[in-house]
Amino acid sequence: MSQKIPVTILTGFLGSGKTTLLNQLLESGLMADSAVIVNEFGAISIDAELVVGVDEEILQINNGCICCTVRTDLVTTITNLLSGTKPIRRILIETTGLADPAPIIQSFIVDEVLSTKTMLDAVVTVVDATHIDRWLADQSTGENIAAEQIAFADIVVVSKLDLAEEGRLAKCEATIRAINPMARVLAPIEGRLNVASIVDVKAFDLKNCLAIEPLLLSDLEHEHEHDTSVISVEVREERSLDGPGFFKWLNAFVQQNGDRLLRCKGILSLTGEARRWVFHGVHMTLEGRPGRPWAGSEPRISAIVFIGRGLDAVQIRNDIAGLTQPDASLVA
Ligand SMILES: Nc1nc2c(ncn2[C@@H]2O[C@H](COP(=O)(O)OP(=O)(O)OP(=O)(O)O)[C@@H](O)[C@H]2O)c(=O)[nH]1
Repeated sequence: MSQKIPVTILTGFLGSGKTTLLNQLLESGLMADSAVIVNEFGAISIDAELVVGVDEEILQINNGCICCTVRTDLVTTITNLLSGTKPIRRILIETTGLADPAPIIQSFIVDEVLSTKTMLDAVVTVVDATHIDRWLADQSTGENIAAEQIAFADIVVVSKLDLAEEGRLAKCEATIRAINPMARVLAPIEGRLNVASIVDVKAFDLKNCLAIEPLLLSDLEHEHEHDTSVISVEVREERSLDGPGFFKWLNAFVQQNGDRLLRCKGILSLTGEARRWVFHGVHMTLEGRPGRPWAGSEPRISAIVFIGRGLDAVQIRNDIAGLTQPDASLVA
């Protein structure tokens, strides 16, 4: 029988640093002949755009979580990959920040094709040292997704320690251990992880999963209940934005909505700017930086996503439309 293909599930709450870690993996060269599947909650893809340019195939599953609404898309995507002619040595799946790992793990155990041809290597959960306490304290739904992501982890990577106070790692580790005493806890040094410690590690253990979720294999109807109050507002703008005006608006918006705004991110076309601008926000933290230059033939379209509760999509879109400059896309 041919060898089973190892699969890494990369999960972690919104904005915790999954794509950042994926980029480190891709840059390391360890991922040669791997297939990477990126799942996004919203209809427009931003993560896939921010994955470093590499030879590995990046497949996208958008507009829902692979743990529920687009779960069959995951099985179909992998089945197609496995029946293709291109040899694949490894599969890595980056979930959305709202994904429950349990139904995804279940697919690999119970689906006939996946269980025959692949084996879970590790569930790797990224934990944001600066926001994890706040997320774990969220009781707005019966199921705390950040806790589930830690509970099912074989490996936990603690991110953003550079932004946290001294001693934060020890506190995070205690929090993680209280939820999952078995997981290996890793911390990047100066923002970089020894990525060899998270792939081809054979860390997945079904026994641990069954201890957390005894119905994992038998309850095929196990439907993960998504927090339907969390919505995604996508903005796609073909006219370039006035940079200072947009960032002033964004700062004010984040200050006013930081509690219910879980995540925002975007790739922007700014007037008079030859480079794409990328910004990230998690609650009230915001970070922006120039990205690669717009390619000559590339349409200069801004793509922005806001994820949160009680967001007013019409107001957000109107506000942003008011910050565009009609002829700006001609100015580079
Ligand atoms: N300072 C600091 N910033 C980090 C670290 N890891 C990630 N970030 C930043 O956090 C923001 C979100 O990182 P991503 O890697 O996009 O997070 P993600 O988990 O893929 O986000 P979603 O898929 O949208 O849930 C970006 O601005 C990153 O640069 C870290 O260790 N330190």
